[in-house]
Amino acid sequence: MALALWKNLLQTTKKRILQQRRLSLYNGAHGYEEELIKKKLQQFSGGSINLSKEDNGIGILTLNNPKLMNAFTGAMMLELQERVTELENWKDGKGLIIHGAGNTFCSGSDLNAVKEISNSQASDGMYMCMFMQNTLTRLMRLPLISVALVQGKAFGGGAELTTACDFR
Ligand SMILES: CC[C@H](C(=O)O)C(=O)SCCNC(=O)CCNC(=O)[C@H](O)C(C)(C)COP(=O)(O)OP(=O)(O)OC[C@H]1O[C@@H](n2cnc3c(N)ncnc32)[C@H](O)[C@@H]1OP(=O)(O)O
Repeated sequence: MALALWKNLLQTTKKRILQQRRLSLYNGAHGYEEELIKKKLQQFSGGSINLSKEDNGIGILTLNNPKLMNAFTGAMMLELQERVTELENWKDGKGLIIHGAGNTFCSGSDLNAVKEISNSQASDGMYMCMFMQNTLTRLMRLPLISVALVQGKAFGGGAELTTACDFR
């Protein structure tokens, strides 16, 4: 009986910790509303973030937008958040390797998207950075040993991504 109660408490606590991790660090701060910025980011398509979870517990995350040196489009920022959620729920995960498609790592945010977002409303550029910062903080807190495999260039948000990893 006591063991069952203890297990139940442990599971509830784990669930709560995961739920808290997923909450944005910034919601409500400086007018930041995650759902609104997500809608804006959806408008900037292209590229993808692919995750392969191997049987040995190693995840391989690929930044895939080689035409733009793997720059992060809005769609990729949203996908990165989804992949981080997937990794938070991966019970058998031990490690994570992040690399870029082709012969480079990542040239940061897609400057076309940055320009358009910043032109639409001054604060939107800041909200986009807050959105990415939140995802990178969650990535940094994953209970996995993470390695950024930096081949070629890592600029702006790409360099920030490497600093969210344990090793680079
Ligand atoms: C909101 C800020 C955010 C942050 O800090 O969190 C950012 O990340 S802002 C973005 C910061 N990154 C940059 O400023 C890097 C811009 N790119 C470059 O300086 C160069 O492209 C470089 C050094 C990465 C590579 O130079 P290289 O001569 O080897 O290649 P190309 O310049 O010919 O690039 C090939 C192709 O990719 C396009 N490209 C590269 N980076 C980006 C980018 N960040 N956004 C959009 N497009 C990018 C480049 O325009 C070329 O396209 P093409 O159609 O072939 O001309």
